[in-house]
Amino acid sequence: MSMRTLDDLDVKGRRVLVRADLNVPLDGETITDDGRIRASVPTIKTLVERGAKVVVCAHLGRPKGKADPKYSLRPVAGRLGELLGQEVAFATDVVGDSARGTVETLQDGEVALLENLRYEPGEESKDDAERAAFAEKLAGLAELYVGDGFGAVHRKHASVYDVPGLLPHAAGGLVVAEVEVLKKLTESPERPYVVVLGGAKVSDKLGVIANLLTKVDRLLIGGGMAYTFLKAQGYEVGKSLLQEDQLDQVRGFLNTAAERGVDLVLPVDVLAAVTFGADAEHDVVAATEIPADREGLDIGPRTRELFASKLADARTVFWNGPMGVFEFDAFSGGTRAVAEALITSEAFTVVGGGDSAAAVRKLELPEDGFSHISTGGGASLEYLEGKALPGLAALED
Ligand SMILES: Nc1ncnc2c1ncn2[C@@H]1O[C@H](COP(=O)(O)OP(=O)(O)O)[C@@H](O)[C@H]1O
Ligand SMILES: O=C(OP(=O)(O)O)[C@H](O)COP(=O)(O)O
Repeated sequence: MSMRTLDDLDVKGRRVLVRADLNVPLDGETITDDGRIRASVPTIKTLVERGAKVVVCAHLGRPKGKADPKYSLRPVAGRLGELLGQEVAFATDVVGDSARGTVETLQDGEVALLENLRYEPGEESKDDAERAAFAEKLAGLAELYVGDGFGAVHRKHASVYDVPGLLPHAAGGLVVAEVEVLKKLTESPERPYVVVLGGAKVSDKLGVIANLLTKVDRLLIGGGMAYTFLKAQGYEVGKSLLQEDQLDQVRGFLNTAAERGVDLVLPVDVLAAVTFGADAEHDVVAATEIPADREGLDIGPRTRELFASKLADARTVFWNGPMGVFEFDAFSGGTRAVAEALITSEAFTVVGGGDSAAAVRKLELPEDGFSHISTGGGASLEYLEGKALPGLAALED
């Protein structure tokens, strides 16, 4: 696969649409981790230095095709400006009057950010024609396209998949760097090869497991992902996160793992809380005995030891998804334990995902303790499956 890079585009004096992944965690309007914004800066800076008029577009959260101030990118424009050391003009819509006006007034070397792409129903539409119509409008704002939102390259969305078909395009430096590292995991990874999965995007990420079971030696499942597995084994999980409609699929994974000799490791104990909250009363309970009125918000101490022992002799590790609700200190211990096991391991270790990377920083763990911290969770997982990702395929020559 070959992708053109920034060096192949003559950007001086031209409007360049950059698709970035600026999907950062927010507490109100406060950005609690700016890692993805920082990761987007080098490409934008390069374009600025080369005299482009830079139009950045991105999504935030999942507003589902409607404008919702809770998901506005305005705070991100401010932070991006601070990191770039220059003003970032903010368009209050995506392809409307504000976007067109903002883009028209851009001078060479200036930067604008459009409002959340997912305010527009066309962005994520499954209807090709609806997506294409929105893509036309977005492409109309620029002359060139740079795909640099690695965390979103697994999404067949207008800004990721359709727009590069309409404009001369190239991959940004972040996408090039991410792919280079992940390639190492797909081309004969050293064994034992262990994947650790957690987090809350259960439905999305269950899909990758069938394929991963053909590639890995061990699969450790924690976080919000674990409860659908425990339930599939016949245990009650109380009020824990559960993907009821995928229980049959998960039973299939348990069988396949057993047939193929993949060590599929589930929590043996969890922190079961009375409510979802930072100060929630909670106890350590066996994973097979979660009370009906409780929800599992972290893996327990015996599970932390078990997971660490399964990671100790690994030679390659990929980890996506926090082991618990790490945003609350009381439920961050499982995530810390897995992170520390990776840091002490001699394996080639990759952590992927917006929240997983944010957790590493929130817990003040050394980022250089990992071989690579990827900005994409779902994107990395789907890359590891060996699938052609829409946002990468669209950038190929
Ligand atoms: N047991 C759990 N119950 C509910 N949410 C959980 C649980 N464990 C982890 N999470 C949540 O998962 C979220 C991150 O999930 P996800 O988006 O899948 O990860 P990433 O962004 O790293 O790919 C975090 O906000 C965390 O609080
Ligand atoms: O946060 C993201 O993915 P991740 O949580 O898998 O790292 C990306 O911004 C993609 O967002 P989406 O999963 O809402 O499409």
